[in-house]
Amino acid sequence: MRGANAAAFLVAFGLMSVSVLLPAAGSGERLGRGPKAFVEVGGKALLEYALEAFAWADEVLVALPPGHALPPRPGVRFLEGGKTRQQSVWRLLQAATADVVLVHDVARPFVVRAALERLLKAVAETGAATLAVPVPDTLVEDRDGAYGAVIPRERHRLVQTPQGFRRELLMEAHLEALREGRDFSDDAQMVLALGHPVALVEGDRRMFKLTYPEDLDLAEGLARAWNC
Ligand SMILES: Nc1ccn([C@@H]2O[C@H](COP(=O)(O)OP(=O)(O)OP(=O)(O)O)[C@@H](O)[C@H]2O)c(=O)n1
Ligand SMILES: C[C@](O)(CO)[C@H](O)COP(=O)(O)O
Repeated sequence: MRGANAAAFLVAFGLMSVSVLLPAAGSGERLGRGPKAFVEVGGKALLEYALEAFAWADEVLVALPPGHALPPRPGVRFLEGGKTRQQSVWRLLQAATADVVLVHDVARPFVVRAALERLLKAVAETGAATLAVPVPDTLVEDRDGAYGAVIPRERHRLVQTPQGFRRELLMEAHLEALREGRDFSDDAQMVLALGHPVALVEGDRRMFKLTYPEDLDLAEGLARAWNC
């Protein structure tokens, strides 16, 4: 994280301990460069960006793709991920010990400090929050390749990570999803399905998720400013 000042962070949020869960076990099919955690941007692996951004946390737990191992690192535990993102997070969550857990995609290497601070504040106040950004373009239904109904973008947001929760609340949400055999694309949905509101906190467009090959060009450009 650019300009990180771990001491200030801990003073501001020292009242709650924080476990950071990094699901990094995806295969990166859409990007087409192998497991995304090890893809390099600006000469640095995506996983490294996350480990640096969250070095202030009480503990960091990382789900790696099966068959991958990394050298030990202080304050970091590496576990084997599952078949889906939800399964990977569940494995990490069972090993977490802090009051609050932050779940963050390693596929989002640029963690903006101000957004993270906003999120932590909201989690402290409400117990469940996610970063999200407005939809910048016209949003439309795809009717088999034809322009369909326009969806009012003012009422919609693109959901980012990190997402933060009281650990016990997220445990309850994952257990309920397991009981119901449901698979969710993010953790906020699981908490909402439990009936607990999730605060939407202003994210940052630089915290985009590297998903498609062209995202690599965007990330390389941003990395030049980020890493200097
Ligand atoms: N079984 C899985 C699948 C995904 N993830 C993680 O969840 C995050 C968001 O997933 P995504 O961006 O979809 O990554 P991939 O699953 O790797 O991408 P793709 O769907 O294109 O294969 C990533 O940090 C990814 O490593 C995970 O830990 N375990
Ligand atoms: C968690 C997430 O990044 C929020 O937008 C998103 O749901 C992950 O989706 P993916 O299909 O696993 O990339």
